[in-house]
Amino acid sequence: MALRKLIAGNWKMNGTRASLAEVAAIEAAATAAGHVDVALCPPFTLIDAMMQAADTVVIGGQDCHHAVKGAHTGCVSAAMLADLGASHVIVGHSERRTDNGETDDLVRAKAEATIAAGLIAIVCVGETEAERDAGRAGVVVGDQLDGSLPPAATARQLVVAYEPVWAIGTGRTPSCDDVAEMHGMIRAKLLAILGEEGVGVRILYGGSVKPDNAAELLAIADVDGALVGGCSLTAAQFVPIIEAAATI
Ligand SMILES: O=C(CO)COP(=O)(O)O
Repeated sequence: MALRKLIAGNWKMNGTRASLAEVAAIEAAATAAGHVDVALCPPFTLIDAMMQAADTVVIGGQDCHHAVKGAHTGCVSAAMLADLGASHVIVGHSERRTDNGETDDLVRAKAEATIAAGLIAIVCVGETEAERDAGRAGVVVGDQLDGSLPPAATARQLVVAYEPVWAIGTGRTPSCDDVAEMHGMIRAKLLAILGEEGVGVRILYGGSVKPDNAAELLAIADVDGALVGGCSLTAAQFVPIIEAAATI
């Protein structure tokens, strides 16, 4: 089933108020694209201002705490992001799994907190280079999905992002055959975990998505969009990726 594509930008720890100048052109491209959903996930510091600058483009956070509120210095809850008007939260990005030791159990708790706040959880999974070289990519990603996905989620509440760790920020991507095989496995896993709801969950590919490879990647079966890091920081690079999605 062809699902509506979602092109999401993850700004990571990049951007100051001056960067909001990029939003107008991204907004225009998102409006022109029509049947493509576009999201931007800036640092927490920019969410409120970006909400004011965007309309068609929806805004997300890059993480949340699993509690609604409380004594957790430095943390932000999904309810707080909802209060700003955000619609998505990225959870379980490999940089957080590595930098902050986030486990599948914690990622699932964050995804559940996101959904409880009325937002859409973008749950990230992906293997390391050593795991792929050892022929374990499918097992690793399957285990991450088993551990990280909230089993009661509906298709509207959940997005999965497959981001091979070795492809993030490196300029390297898996072959189209490898992406197709992994996304097919993820779809089967979604059906096993969520039942019929798994049919409608969008599966994004992330890792060195660029203007010159976006069309090829987005045309692969079960690639329902992209999670874009570096190339989402400027309209010059993000807009062609939105346009590529619109041609499919
Ligand atoms: O980690 C990513 C998005 O979440 C991908 O980053 P790059 O597009 O910079 O490789």
